[in-house]
Amino acid sequence: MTTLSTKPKPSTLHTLKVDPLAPYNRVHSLLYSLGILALLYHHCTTFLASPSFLSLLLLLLADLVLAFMWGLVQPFRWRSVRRREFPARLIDTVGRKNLPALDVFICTADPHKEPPMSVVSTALSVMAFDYPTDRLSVYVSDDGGSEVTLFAFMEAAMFARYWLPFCRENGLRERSPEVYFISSVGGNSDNMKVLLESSKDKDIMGNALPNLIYVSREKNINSPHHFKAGALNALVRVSSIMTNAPVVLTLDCDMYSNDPQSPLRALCYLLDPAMASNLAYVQFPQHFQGLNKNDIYGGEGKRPFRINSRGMDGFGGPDYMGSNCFFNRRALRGMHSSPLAPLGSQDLRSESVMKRAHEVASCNYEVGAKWGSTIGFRYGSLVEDYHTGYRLHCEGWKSIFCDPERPAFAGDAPKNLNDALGQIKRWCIGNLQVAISKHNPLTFGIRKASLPVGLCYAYYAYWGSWCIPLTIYAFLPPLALINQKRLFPQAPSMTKSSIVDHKLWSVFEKLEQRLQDKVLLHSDSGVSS
Ligand SMILES: O=c1ccn([C@@H]2O[C@H](COP(=O)(O)OP(=O)(O)O[C@H]3O[C@H](CO)[C@@H](O)[C@H](O)[C@H]3O)[C@@H](O)[C@H]2O)c(=O)[nH]1
Ligand SMILES: [Mn+2]
Repeated sequence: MTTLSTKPKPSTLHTLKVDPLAPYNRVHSLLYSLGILALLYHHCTTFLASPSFLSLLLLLLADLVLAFMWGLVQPFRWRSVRRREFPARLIDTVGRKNLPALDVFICTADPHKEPPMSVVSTALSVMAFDYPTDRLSVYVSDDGGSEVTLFAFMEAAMFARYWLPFCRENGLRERSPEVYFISSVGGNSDNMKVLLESSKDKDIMGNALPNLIYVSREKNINSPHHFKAGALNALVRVSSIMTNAPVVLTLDCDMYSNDPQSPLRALCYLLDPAMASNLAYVQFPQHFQGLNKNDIYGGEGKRPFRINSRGMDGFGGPDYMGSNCFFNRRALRGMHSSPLAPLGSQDLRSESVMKRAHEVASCNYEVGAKWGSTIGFRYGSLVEDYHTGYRLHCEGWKSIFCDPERPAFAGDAPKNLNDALGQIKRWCIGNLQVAISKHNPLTFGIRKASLPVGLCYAYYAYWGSWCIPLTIYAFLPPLALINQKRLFPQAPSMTKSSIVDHKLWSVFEKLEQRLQDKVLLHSDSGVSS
């Protein structure tokens, strides 16, 4: 096994630039906070004297929540950074043959919602990474235990082996495997198959193929399976028995690799000796395709996925976003050294390796162990990604946001209202689960990570509270109008009214975003070393 100990010269592999707009953002923050304080003061003084007590109380509540969320947003803008990395220099300094092994984890759960063919193309896209194939392994976790998916992968293994000839001769099989296997779904028992083994399976040109391993872990109603975090932890264990690569990429089945060089970009950080000791992961943003014209469900997520991540990168690193993320395996092992070790240089298909792999994937393996609390992906929240990244930051790990010009990964965002609402609901609840746990970012995070990192995570933890001011401002003014009640102060102090204030705020935000985009575009095209 190659480790992350190769020593290229630091700083030649990547650069960092602080957003030139940061000082203006800081001045804006300070001035604006004075404005907010004045507004709240005004609320308090008018509120007791007013006849419409209830409506003013609601307005006060709305503005308090807005002010609170505004406060939590500030660290994202305080020191936004932009990084660049130079994969060619990595190859020059380290050499292709010294690159560390890479294990890729792909999660799928539902063969109806996540068509097996698209899961397969996700796997094929990473198998085609510009990376030594003898050090590349792809693990697929199928929580649906679906034979359709397994069949698709057996086909994919063939497809990878014969690649273009297969493609040409059979004319890219369009016939769906679902037609044959529609009725049988694998149920609870586990299933594990080594579909391709690098040391044995060659493509038709005689080159080694990456390892391809299908894992459908055992599930049982009596033991919690912990959803995706549980699936990923099973893969962490199975892979440490089989290949134990020091670098692990997690990928959702609805994403695919759009740039074969991205592992090299991630390694520009993971192999930098100045960073390696406490760097937990390198996160690439999620890019989405096929959003509808005006992106009416806000699926692009530019602010959470890119702008906020750059902001957090100025203070210790972005949150983990569940996909497109290269982990240092050490960060997933927890503080205590784990008893998992690869079984020497045995064949992946050998009986002893398979036996041990089945053991560690079984649903009782975690009983009484620290998986999900201090080891691996963390349990206890519907958003295991946010929770895992947050806890790692609290334990002193750092992360890096890597956002190259050519999107490294692309995929699908929810395309209809139902899915979009379902996703947002899941995120809000999952974040709130962290807020009401003993690991609340405002109490625990600020102490364990740092003030700005704690505030950023708190922003996401309380993200759902936007609904309070939004609901109040949506209903109160029209109701007041219908009932002919006056809600806001009269003309002279009108400029101070909260609604105007709010409008101004969104204008400022738009302006700021435009400026940031301009500067980013500019630096994308300008900087070179
Ligand atoms: O029991 C489960 C449930 C889900 N998944 C997989 O988890 C991934 C994400 O699930 P999805 O339902 O697509 O959620 P999204 O809202 O699209 O995902 C976003 O939010 C999730 C929760 O925060 C993150 O894990 C994802 O990476 C992030 O893209 C998919 O690959 C699923 O196949 C499992 O493996 N096992
Ligand atoms: Mn998804």
